[in-house]
Amino acid sequence: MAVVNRLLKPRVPTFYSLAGTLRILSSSSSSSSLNSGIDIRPQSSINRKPLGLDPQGRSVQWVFLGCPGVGKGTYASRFSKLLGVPHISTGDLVREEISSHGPLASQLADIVNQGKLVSDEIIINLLSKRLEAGEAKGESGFILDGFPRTIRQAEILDGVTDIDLVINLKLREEALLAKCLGRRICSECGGNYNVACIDIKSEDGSPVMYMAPLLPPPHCASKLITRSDDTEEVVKERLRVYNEMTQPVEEFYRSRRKLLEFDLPGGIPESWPKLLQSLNLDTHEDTKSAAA
Ligand SMILES: Nc1ncnc2c1ncn2[C@@H]1O[C@H](COP(=O)(O)OP(=O)(O)O)[C@@H](O)[C@H]1O
Repeated sequence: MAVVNRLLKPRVPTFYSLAGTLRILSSSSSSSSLNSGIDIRPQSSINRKPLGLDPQGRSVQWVFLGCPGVGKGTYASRFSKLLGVPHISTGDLVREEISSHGPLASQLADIVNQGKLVSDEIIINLLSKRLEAGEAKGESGFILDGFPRTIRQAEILDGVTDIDLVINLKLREEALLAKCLGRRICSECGGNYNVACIDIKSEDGSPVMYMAPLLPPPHCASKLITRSDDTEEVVKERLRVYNEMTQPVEEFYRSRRKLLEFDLPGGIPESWPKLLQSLNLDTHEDTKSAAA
């Protein structure tokens, strides 16, 4: 219980919005409100307000949900740069723990390589340590990627803070497996790439979805590695575990009117502007430099 308690810091005041652009309404009356009940209406002063902070100067606390391979890390990292809050991926925390060869390393490697979830206690312990280290450096706010992944994790998070927004990224199932299998990481700089070319056609041959590969620059090309859990068998198990353990978390946030469902229309060039648009962030001047 002690490890869980580390995350149980005093509850911060109720949710706050992104620079006044987001309002989470309990009713669903506006023409621009999404089915999720999240009302994201244009604000006349959107271009002048600093992103990532609400009018009281508090930093945003967002969560990214979505199946393995959907691109949570890519979009979470872009929003992290845009909003000036840290991108915290619990998958990265687990991988760092494994490569540190600490006492939990071999146990964690076994779990990850089977496509199973690490226990709630271990993951909360890793996340607490990361949040504490960030706090010590003066970080505030966060974009969580890969957490919460179980109802229990969602309840614990809900008990300690109010999440502003949960973005649920969705992609056609046939693209998810291909994207996981195509994922490559540069062993030197840590850059993320994808060699898969997703080109889904309808029965009459017309294009349904196209996602170009994200190829590495020449200096990374010879140093690419693949995640040990990105094999076909393990990805299929991760997708099964997602449906069983994490899909209920979508409902947890939907019922609290915090869930924004976003169907990715294609690769980053098509999806990023549309995602910004659905958050009414597309007119903000900072978004022009965030697509790096
Ligand atoms: N919140 C979490 N709860 C339990 N296990 C987690 C959590 N986050 C990450 N993990 C472990 O780390 C692995 C890799 O996570 P991640 O990089 O987020 O993968 P994915 O591409 O499947 O979303 C997961 O399969 C799981 O074993």
